[in-house]
Amino acid sequence: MTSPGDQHRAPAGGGGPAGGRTPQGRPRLGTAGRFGIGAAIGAGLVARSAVRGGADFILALNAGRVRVMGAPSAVCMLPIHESNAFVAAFARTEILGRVDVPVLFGASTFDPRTDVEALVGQIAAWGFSGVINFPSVILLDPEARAGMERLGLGWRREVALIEAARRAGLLAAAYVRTVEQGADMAAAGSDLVCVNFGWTTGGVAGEPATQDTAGAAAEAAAVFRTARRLRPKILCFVEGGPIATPQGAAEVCRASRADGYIASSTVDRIPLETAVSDTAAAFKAVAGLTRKVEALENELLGDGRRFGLIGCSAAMAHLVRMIERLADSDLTVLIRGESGTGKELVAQALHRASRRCDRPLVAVNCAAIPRDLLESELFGYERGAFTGASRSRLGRFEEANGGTLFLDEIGDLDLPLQGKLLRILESGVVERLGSNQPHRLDVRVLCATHRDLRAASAEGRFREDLFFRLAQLEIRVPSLAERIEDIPLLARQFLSAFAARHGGPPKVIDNAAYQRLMSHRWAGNVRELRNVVQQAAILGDREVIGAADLIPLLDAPAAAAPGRAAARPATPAPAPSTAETERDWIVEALRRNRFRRDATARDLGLSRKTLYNKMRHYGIA
Ligand SMILES: Nc1ncnc2c1ncn2[C@@H]1O[C@H](COP(=O)(O)OP(=O)(O)OP(=O)(O)O)[C@@H](O)[C@H]1O
Repeated sequence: MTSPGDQHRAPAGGGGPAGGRTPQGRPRLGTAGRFGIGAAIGAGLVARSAVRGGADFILALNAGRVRVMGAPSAVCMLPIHESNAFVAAFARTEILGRVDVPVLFGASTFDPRTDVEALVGQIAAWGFSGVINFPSVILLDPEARAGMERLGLGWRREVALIEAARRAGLLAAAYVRTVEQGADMAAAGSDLVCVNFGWTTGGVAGEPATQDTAGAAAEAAAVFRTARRLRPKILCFVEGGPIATPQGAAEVCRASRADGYIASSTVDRIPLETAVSDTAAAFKAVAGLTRKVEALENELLGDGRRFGLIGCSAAMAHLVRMIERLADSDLTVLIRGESGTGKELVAQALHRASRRCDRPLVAVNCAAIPRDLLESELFGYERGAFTGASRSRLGRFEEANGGTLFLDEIGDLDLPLQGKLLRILESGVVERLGSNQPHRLDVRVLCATHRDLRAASAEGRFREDLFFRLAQLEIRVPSLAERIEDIPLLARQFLSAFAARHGGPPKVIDNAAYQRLMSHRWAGNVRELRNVVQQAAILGDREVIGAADLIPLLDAPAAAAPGRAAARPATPAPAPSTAETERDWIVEALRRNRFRRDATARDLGLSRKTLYNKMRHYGIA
């Protein structure tokens, strides 16, 4: 009897022997005296992972392949005549040369056309380190097995495979189940016998348990005793059946005095089943969590979100309730609040929530239009009404017919215009300048101011009768200082909107920075907050905005909006009082906005059309 390793040539190529080589240069299946692990698998990824985990050798088996294809190991018995081609197809490309341990080819002898000697020669030529008899007749049910044996395609062919492997200088490993089979394979010169208890139990696709670990160990121990008597250096391994965990393997190996364990379903199917499904479930949970966070955030963003009004504070909730209540009335609403609190947004919300929502909303900034032009802007004019009126023109009131007119900064209207506005509001009729033709209009008027109109009327700067006419309904927009709990939400919204415009993920704000934001005075209210946050997003190098990024911005007297030549001033730039200075006023604004007409019109609170008319009027190219 020959001992493993003697008189064998080294296989051509193949995996290097992590377990070392015999003095003759033949790879070993692990190191003597050390518990060995083989991995019976069917895919490159599993092979490499098993080796990383310490597997001493790889068995490339068709059962491993069908498992990673989603079938139970038993399916490997079905397309049996193609088994060797099937194994070669994946094992040569995915495993050989990619792992540094011996790779044994799971060779089938079932096909009557297979010449066992030639098959072994082919396996050696491909570069495998050895062979194992797989699939084996020992895994067939007795009836099928008897049929195979009757035709001479059974156990004897597998023994011949092991003998041929030995002759070819390959490592030989043999699956056995009984003492007789163990003796046969030891006598054939196998380097390793592995008692295969049948398809592994456990897991989703596992077989039902028919044997316990104690029974399996006793069975294996008997096989090993005989095999070792015949071939003292033979390695004795166990596999399958009730061994579904490392603990199970330890129990069977200890009790049977096995040298090692061959892991098959236990190293791919069972861990993959749980790892993949647990991981997918974890991702699913994250998605669910994200949806929950979004839902929570939506809830937190508040009911006003549909109007673009962010905030979950009680003050904001009250504001939104007021908007909903007052939206459908045709009464005039006076929107009060400090500069930058969102009065214009409230006006837009009142319009959008009203029955006029599909009609025009026309906004006029009374402070941004020169006084002598405001009248014609509001009420329109007929051709020849004044020098330069070469055509008649609709006023903003008429443009808003059927819809809403929003008069922003109404507190800046001069007294003569206040009188005219009052008359129009009372009568519902507009006459263009230079005409006495009345136009009856259906316009809902909203107005806003940061000034105290009551005090102004007490001092005679604002007509009291107009004040009462405008303030039929009143909404006060809270300052940011009154709702500091909305600051984090607003800041996050501004960062998201900024990221959506400029690309990339939104930056985040750390806790210290939030504290800094929440302790600031915010004289410019939400507008100032938006500008500070956007500047921090632009200027900071990191993805996280910290307190240090905010200090220079919060200490600066005014934070200009990035991307715009200038933030909308808290108090609009004073309008010129005479036609001589208006030209300069427009030229100056054009310069400030780098001659971009749209930006200039916005800056001055004029419509594009009005700005163009004025430019033409003053001969500004
Ligand atoms: N609750 C809010 N949610 C989201 N953005 C807001 C909110 N309030 C204000 N803003 C934003 O702040 C900026 C200033 O708002 P807005 O122009 O409506 O203020 P305002 O009170 O009309 O100011 P001013 O008195 O100076 O005309 C705008 O960019 C607006 O979109």
